[in-house]
Amino acid sequence: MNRSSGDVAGETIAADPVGRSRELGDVSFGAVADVGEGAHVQWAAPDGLELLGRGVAAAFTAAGGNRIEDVRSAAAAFFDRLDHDGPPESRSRALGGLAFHADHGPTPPWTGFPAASFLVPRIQLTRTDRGTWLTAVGDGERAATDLLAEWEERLERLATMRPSGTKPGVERSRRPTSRSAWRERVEHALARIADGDLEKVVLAQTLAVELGEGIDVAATVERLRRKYPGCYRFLIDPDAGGRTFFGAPPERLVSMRGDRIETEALAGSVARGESPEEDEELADRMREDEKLEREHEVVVRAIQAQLSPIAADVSVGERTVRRLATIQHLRTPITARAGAADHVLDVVGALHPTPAVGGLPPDPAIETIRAVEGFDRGWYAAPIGWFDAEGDGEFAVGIRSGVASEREVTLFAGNGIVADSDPDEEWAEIQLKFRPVLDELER
Ligand SMILES: C=C(O[C@H]1C=CC=C(C(=O)O)[C@@H]1O)C(=O)O
Repeated sequence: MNRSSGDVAGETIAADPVGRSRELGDVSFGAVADVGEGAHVQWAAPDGLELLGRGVAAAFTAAGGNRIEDVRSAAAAFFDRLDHDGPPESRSRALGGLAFHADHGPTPPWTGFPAASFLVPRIQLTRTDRGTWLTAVGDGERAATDLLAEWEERLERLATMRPSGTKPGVERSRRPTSRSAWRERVEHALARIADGDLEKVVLAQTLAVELGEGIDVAATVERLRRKYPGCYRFLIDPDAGGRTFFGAPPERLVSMRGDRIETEALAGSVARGESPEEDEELADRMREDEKLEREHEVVVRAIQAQLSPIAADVSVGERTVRRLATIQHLRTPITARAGAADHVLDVVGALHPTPAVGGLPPDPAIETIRAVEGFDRGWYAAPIGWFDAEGDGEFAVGIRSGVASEREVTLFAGNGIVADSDPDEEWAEIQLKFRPVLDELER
């Protein structure tokens, strides 16, 4: 643990953390994002829970093989001391995520994003289907109620709607992976698969774009909500104005409420058609394609195996087609009851990385990614989400995402490679996976 609650100068509450909350009328999360100070985090699930945090009441940061346990114990020490009033919906959560690799170092473009980093915000807005709450965490009762009162007043003056902004435009884009380099990487993976070392590996690419104007990431995420209402949305700006990681992932890593665990296999893709008929035709082709079937089944099998030591009654649901604005995927829901797992981070640790973003067997897959990919994945394809004092929480997989500075965004997208994968088809599919974020940047 290289930093725990209490040592982010002037920002964390070490002594007597107190959380006080109020139910609110309608409030624009975007307007709050504009006026707040300090770190800025947003997280939203397609089933309706929306969280926005400003400032830091406590930060938990860790690196290395024990990063998940270290974060969990530092957070438990903070939550044990936190005195909170109000309904359960308004409770403080720790929001953040992990890097794809446990030994990740936060070098550009990942400045501010260590191997594991979560924060409990000073100011948290929570919207559920039962209402909206404002929660303020201060050092002692007085500080918490003062902060709450100050924010109630600020919110009264804010607009309840905020324009979702204009696209910044793309001046130039740089594709560090050439088509021939991609072909070589896929062929390297295919050779390992043919040798029998490897069954599947997910190889990714980056796309670096220079913007015509400074990016408003909160507005970009809001536009993604409209186009991808069935997806998660997140924004993580740990240093207030430094780098911001954001995206609209379709993939749930895990949701844990009480002892119910829900996860899914999402792997295997085809394009959208020009018409409902063509959509159906493509979806049918995907359902019947042996290579895609294999690519998907590997993920289902691995998730079952990854869950079995920590969960009970693992149950695999029916496979369906998940249709998004720009792409379609095979999806299989998987549920379980908590066995040995008593915290969502236990499940995150057991599942990450699933072969939807890593590969199988895990070790040769990760080794292949490190050997051939040629860039640092940072927080791309890693768990992004929240947990609470009880160990409940939800995590998405940080795909369909990018990391932004003022005038530049680095986008990430990957594809599963199995025997018979064709480098050109995989290249084309990766371009589809850049689209959600790229479409919100290009004019
Ligand atoms: C790794 C990504 O997508 C995963 C999720 C759905 C379908 C996938 C595929 O068809 O390869 C990938 O496993 C990405 O979007 O960067």
